[in-house]
Amino acid sequence: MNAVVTEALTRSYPGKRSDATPFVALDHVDLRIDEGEVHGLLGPNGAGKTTLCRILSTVLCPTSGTARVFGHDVDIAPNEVRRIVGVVFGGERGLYGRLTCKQNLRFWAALYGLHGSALRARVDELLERTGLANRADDRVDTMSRGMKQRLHIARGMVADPPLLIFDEPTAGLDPISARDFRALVTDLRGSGHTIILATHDMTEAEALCDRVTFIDRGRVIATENTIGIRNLVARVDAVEARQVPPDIVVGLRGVSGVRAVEQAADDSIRVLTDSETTTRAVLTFLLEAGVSQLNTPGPTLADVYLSLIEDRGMAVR
Ligand SMILES: Nc1ncnc2c1ncn2[C@@H]1O[C@H](COP(=O)(O)OP(=O)(O)OP(=O)(O)O)[C@@H](O)[C@H]1O
Repeated sequence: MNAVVTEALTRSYPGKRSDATPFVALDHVDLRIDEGEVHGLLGPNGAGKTTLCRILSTVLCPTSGTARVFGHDVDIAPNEVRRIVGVVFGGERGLYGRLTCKQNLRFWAALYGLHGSALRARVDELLERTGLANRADDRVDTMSRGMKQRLHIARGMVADPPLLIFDEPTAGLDPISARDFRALVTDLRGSGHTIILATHDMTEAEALCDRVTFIDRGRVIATENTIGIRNLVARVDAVEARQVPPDIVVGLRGVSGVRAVEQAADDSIRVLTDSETTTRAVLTFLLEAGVSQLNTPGPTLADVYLSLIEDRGMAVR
């Protein structure tokens, strides 16, 4: 079964002046997300990811087109959709700073109709699952951003909805919390949940997602699994090298077909090329310059994303 189906889904925002043309944030988006899938939404700032997440969680209405969640139309049956969608937008909004973690969760659990021992058990389970058990009695306004983000995640899971939507869930999380989040997603996937993950983080998308939809200025530019995306943009390739003298790095930038040369702090470099032919030219260039620590890891999702967006003249952060 499809967890999410959108057809020609379009959302415009009013222009700034009364006579201004409306701004189209989502433009005829067709999307299918299978039940049990972890589906990534990738795109630069302003691509429309949040707008899509908001429509799927009934916070925003479509301007035209349709969106259905497990068969329920977000416009026609928003209450049914709300019962089966948990959403984590993050940030400071929606948490009660003067209440403790546990009190916040109890409040939301009560809103979802839980009470008594079932409510207490659910709240304790969520505190445990999101790594907040030892902060249960701390006031939220004394907690770090990362801890608040964990609470947002717990909140989204209160009703154990079959579809969870995470919008930039690891923004502001330290690496350990981000790792914990990934473990949580894997765990949720294992228990049959469908997950939508809007993110800028390629590594996260690559590590977690079964499929990824690339969005560019409100339009879907590709939906593929990781392997499919790599095949789609076969001209993207990469060479990694260590201990490359600075003048050789400069020379590399002049090799025809080199898209970019990225330098890492650990004296390694990553050369993005436009084809296997260029990759061979780069390898020859480096070997002739005496560089022997070489690796051809193949393109990552990040490389593919950069290439797709660059082709459309977009700036990428
Ligand atoms: N309430 C609004 N009124 C007018 N324009 C809006 C509104 N909300 C979003 N937009 C515009 O719609 C476009 C899509 O925004 P959206 O937040 O969906 O993108 P995004 O992909 O989530 O970006 P980011 O990664 O920066 O959050 C942007 O150009 C944004 O400025």
